[in-house]
Amino acid sequence: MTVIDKVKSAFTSDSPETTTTSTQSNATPSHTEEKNVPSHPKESNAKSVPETAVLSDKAVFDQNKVTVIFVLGGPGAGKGTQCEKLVNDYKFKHLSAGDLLREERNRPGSTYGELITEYIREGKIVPQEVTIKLLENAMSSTLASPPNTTNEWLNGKGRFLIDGFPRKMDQALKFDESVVKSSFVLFFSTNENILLERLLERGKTSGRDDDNKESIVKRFRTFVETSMPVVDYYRKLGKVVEIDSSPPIDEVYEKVKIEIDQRLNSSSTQTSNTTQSTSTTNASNDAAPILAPAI
Ligand SMILES: Nc1ncnc2c1ncn2[C@@H]1O[C@H](COP(=O)(O)OP(=O)(O)OP(=O)(O)O)[C@@H](O)[C@H]1O
Ligand SMILES: O=c1ccn([C@@H]2O[C@H](COP(=O)(O)O)[C@@H](O)[C@H]2O)c(=O)[nH]1
Repeated sequence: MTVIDKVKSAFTSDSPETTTTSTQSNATPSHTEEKNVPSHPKESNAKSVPETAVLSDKAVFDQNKVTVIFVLGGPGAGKGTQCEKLVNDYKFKHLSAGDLLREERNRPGSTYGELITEYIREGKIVPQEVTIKLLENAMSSTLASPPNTTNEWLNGKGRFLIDGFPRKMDQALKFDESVVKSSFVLFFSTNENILLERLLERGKTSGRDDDNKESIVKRFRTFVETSMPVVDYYRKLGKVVEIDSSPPIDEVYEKVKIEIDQRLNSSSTQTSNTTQSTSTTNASNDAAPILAPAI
């Protein structure tokens, strides 16, 4: 069976071939309508991204150098909005899982285009192999060409905001195992009325085919049933920083900055404009802990 056949069968078969990885724990295994990713996409198109959906058994990045903060919250909670602000002030690289999936979907020749389109329209979670590989690839290329020359990006170091991921328990466990362990989770909470209003407003100009009422309702359901268990999992580990994102954008951001400053080594005012030469003298930062013991 060719890979194309496998992708097609992923949409049509009653009992699609199941991809197995070393970590397949899943808090919501009841989604029988979800389809599986073909196990060896590299067979047909070695140049596609993800080049292969086979994930590593051990962490690809060094946790002492690469900081990952997951940014979670319901659809429209303001994750992307707050991440953009943090990028400016703290020199993060912002990676939105949804954006990476949409890019991959639009890439000519993508093995996964059709599959991603279907999952996004239905508000379902794309199989983890695809999303994690996209994130890993994006992190690798960012580290290879750092976005700036500040201290945070010297000598193989980097700091990432991973927005809208993990959305499902299998993703959370597999990312920690095969990419890098996350530092903590910024969780933006608000109520569904606010979310709906924001998304419908955004839908007037976003061009997103899931910013319509039918898809929004499905996305809410997926969030409650599949993504909240991830938040609860990290909460039990003491890794969740919850922020009410109902107030105006700048008010939310003030709270975000307080929380981030408490957890990172340096505040927003200290991070900018550190050039390569000055930060080389600050080499001890390499070994500095990322998190304050507060969480
Ligand atoms: N605190 C806020 N108050 C009012 N509007 C907001 C606030 N935060 C974000 N918005 C607006 O709500 C919409 C959704 O915000 P944003 O795109 O940041 O959400 P998101 O959580 O990234 O959504 P998704 O998960 O669907 O990508 C945007 O139009 C944004 O301008
Ligand atoms: O880890 C992920 C993240 C996202 N998706 C799919 O993409 C859409 C849109 O995500 P946004 O964060 O709102 O941009 C989401 O509804 C899922 O269908 C995913 O599958 N896995």
